[in-house]
Amino acid sequence: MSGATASESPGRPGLKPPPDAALPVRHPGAPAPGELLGAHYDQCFGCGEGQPHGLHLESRAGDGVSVTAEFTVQTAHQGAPGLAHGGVLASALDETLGSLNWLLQVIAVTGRLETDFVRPVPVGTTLYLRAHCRAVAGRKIYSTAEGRIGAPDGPVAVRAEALFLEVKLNHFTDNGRPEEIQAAMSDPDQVKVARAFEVNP
Ligand SMILES: CCCCCCCC/C=C\CCCCCCCC(=O)SCCNC(=O)CCNC(=O)[C@H](O)C(C)(C)COP(=O)(O)OP(=O)(O)OC[C@H]1O[C@@H](n2cnc3c(N)ncnc32)[C@H](O)[C@@H]1OP(=O)(O)O
Repeated sequence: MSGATASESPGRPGLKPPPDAALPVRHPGAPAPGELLGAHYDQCFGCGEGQPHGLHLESRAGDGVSVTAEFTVQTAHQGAPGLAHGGVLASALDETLGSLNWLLQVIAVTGRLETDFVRPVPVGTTLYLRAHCRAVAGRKIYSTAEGRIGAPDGPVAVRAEALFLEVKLNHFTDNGRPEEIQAAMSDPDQVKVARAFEVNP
């Protein structure tokens, strides 16, 4: 097949920081290394406690702009019999990468996520994830992650490169379904979180 489209140009399009990109700066108010970050939203599929079949991923701050996280594959996460679904694994990487933005104290969403599936991941496996931010260029945040089987130094099962885009709070309030937005707004903790992240009002 020939005829790559503009979005398929070679060299990991959109995932390479431009030459003028800066190293990421950990925000002085970021949680200390070793601290759990906590769920940003109770109903989040990645980290929320209120999602019975969610990933219940708990991210912990690392040094610099890095995090670690653990995720145990449940029966609800299968694709092939006894194996994790690739989309679920991509979600675990996405959530881990997204939690880096807490350390930058920037509200950001995933624009691009490129995932390598290196090894099959059986149900019952605990995946040890780690992610770090590589560079920041304006609103663009370049990050990378990997997940290892069974232990922090276990075999690599998945890897990802991602581009996050900084957004304003109205990205959520303008686009989210009103029921959930109103419910989130009425939770004092959520408002606190939202305000804490509104760094450029
Ligand atoms: C009040 C209630 C309280 C709520 C609580 C608030 C606090 C919550 C805190 C934190 C929540 C975090 C949740 C984490 C969950 C895990 C992460 C996810 O799964 S996020 C969901 C999946 N992602 C999306 O749904 C994005 C959907 N996409 C969009 O909305 C837009 O496309 C967006 C924002 C990503 C970009 O749109 P543009 O209009 O802002 O920007 P443009 O002009 O298109 O792009 C800017 C630059 O970025 C490049 N760019 C954009 N998309 C790209 C792509 N896919 N690949 C490569 N480059 C891309 C462009 O080429 C451009 O580059 P050049 O400045 O010209 O150099």
